[in-house]
Amino acid sequence: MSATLRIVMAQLNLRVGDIAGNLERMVEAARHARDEMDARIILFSELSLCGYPPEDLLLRSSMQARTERALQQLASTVSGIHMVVGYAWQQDGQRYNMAAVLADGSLLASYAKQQLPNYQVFDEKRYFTPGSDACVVEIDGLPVALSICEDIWHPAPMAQARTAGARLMLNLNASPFHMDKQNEREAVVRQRCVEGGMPVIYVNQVGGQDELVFDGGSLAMNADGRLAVRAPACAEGLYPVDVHWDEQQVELRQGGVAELPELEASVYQALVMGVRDYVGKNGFPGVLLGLSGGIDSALTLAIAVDALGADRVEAVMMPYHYTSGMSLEDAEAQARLLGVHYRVLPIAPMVESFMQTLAPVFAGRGRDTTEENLQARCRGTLLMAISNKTGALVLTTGNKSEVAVGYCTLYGDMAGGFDVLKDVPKTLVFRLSEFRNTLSAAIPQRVIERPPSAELAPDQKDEDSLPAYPVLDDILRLYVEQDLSASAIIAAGHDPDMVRKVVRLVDLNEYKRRQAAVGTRITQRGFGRDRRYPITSGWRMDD
Ligand SMILES: Nc1ncnc2c1ncn2[C@@H]1O[C@H](COP(=O)(O)OP(=O)(O)OC[C@H]2O[C@@H]([n+]3cccc(C(=O)O)c3)[C@H](O)[C@@H]2O)[C@@H](O)[C@H]1O
Ligand SMILES: Nc1ncnc2c1ncn2[C@@H]1O[C@H](COP(=O)(O)OP(=O)(O)OP(=O)(O)O)[C@@H](O)[C@H]1O
Ligand SMILES: NC(=O)CC[C@H](N)C(=O)O
Repeated sequence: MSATLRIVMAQLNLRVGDIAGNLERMVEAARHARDEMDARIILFSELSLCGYPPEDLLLRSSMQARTERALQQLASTVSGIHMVVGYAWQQDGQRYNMAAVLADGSLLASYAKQQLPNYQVFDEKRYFTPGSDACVVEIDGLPVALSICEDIWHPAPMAQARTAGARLMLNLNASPFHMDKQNEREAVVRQRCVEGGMPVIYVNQVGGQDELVFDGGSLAMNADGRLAVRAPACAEGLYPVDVHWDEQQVELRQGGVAELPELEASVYQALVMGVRDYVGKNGFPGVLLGLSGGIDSALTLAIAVDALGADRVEAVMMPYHYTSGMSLEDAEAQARLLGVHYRVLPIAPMVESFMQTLAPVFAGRGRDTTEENLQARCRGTLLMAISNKTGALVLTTGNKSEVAVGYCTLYGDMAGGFDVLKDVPKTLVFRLSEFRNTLSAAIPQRVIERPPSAELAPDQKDEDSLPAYPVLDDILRLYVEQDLSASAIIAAGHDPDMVRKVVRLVDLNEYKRRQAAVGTRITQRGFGRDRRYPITSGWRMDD
């Protein structure tokens, strides 16, 4: 005897905290899967009802009542299809990260996540108690196990499901993006499929949530590790998987396998989605940024336009005495090329007025970075004033290399609400700019080729005060992302004085990062939830 059944992977962009809105999206998706796609099961992502990560919203006393209402409503509104849904649940004073199968008005089975991630950006042990039991439920005669995200990264839940008689595993995920994450996911799922001798259907959410982006990439993999279906990255959709089984085996039929994007393309689309969702989900009409003629603001502008459309983006060039003619030309050329709103607001009168007022206070003291920071602060003040008046969000442009060493001015170029390149090292800023120009002309070539300069002093170049970016980025990668000590980085071949200088700057500038805007995380270690150092500290980082 053999049978088939269709499962739909719901790769949706849900909104954290918006249980009613998410419920509406899920009802609509379930009806569509049932009526238009002939599906018997629709699989949603982890904590799909409240969105992921809900953080301390989980501690609000009304979370349980709202969840109960939504689950009842979902079960009673849609019949004729099995809905596998994620939610948070409180019982006997404990809170669990759950998945349940709802069908025809009732809850057929439920499962509590067993492996709670508590590393990198995850802190699920703050909120949840781990479950202990497998959940295997028969759907149309096929015994199906449930598991939730981190469960698939460990062997035990699969082994347990197999012992409990499961022949297929459904896995609900909220797995955030970092570079090359999809390959990691597929390697792990492949290992579990082979160990368990059963196929796995893995559904991930999609969309930006503060510093995190979830890139989707939902997949269906056969027991032998062959990929049957892969949903595209960074796109919402309902993706069907056909399951065929008999007494001997369960097989997922070959379906659409989306191509894996190249590294630059994957990062670029994650950054675009990060901006689009931060702006959209927080209700901003548009964004504005200072456009200097340099590469950071140029790439930020291109990403903003790709995320929101030129009409919702404003670029402001704010020249001072050190702004070169080339910068003015390039900023205007790019603004015209992309069709954004563009304005030139000279800051000289403001800077001079500040300096006049401060002249008696500064009497007898020479010029230093104070005067440079004042220029950056005049620009920040103008941008924030426009934001206050129009409601547009100010995008900041600091890249990971600058944010690491504090090469940015508090309340100056750091003033703003979302830092698009916060986790993008400068060397990758160059690669992403080149990549973007392969899609269509977006960044003038001269902006990419000229040596980076803050233009805060005559003939200033970034590399006068910092090591060359490839060197700086390598030291930062070893120190920040790999947690190596200064001595280990020196042993790896870097100049000792340079390493000590960079490490010292990273440590010293913790206070700046603590006041910095949020920005999309694309590496395994961003300057956000997953790197928490004290500001006030006597620790020496030599070894
Ligand atoms: N531990 C601590 N906790 C809290 N606050 C602390 C602090 N230590 C200093 N501070 C405060 O921070 C101030 C220093 O910070 P801040 O005012 O930002 O100024 P600062 O870091 O001294 O100077 C900014 C640097 O960034 C460079 N820059 C600026 C703008 C753009 C770019 C670029 O190319 O993108 C580069 C600029 O050339 C300069 O080297 C101190 O005067 C003090 O008020
Ligand atoms: N003349 C300017 N007009 C408008 N904005 C400016 C100007 N100069 C600096 N900014 C803003 O301040 C940010 C920091 O600029 P700065 O030139 O000091 O350093 P940068 O990190 O090399 O950035 P970029 O590569 O964009 O020039 C810029 O990205 C831009 O948003
Ligand atoms: N929500 C989770 O359990 C995610 C953890 C998992 N290892 C991931 O990043 O894919």
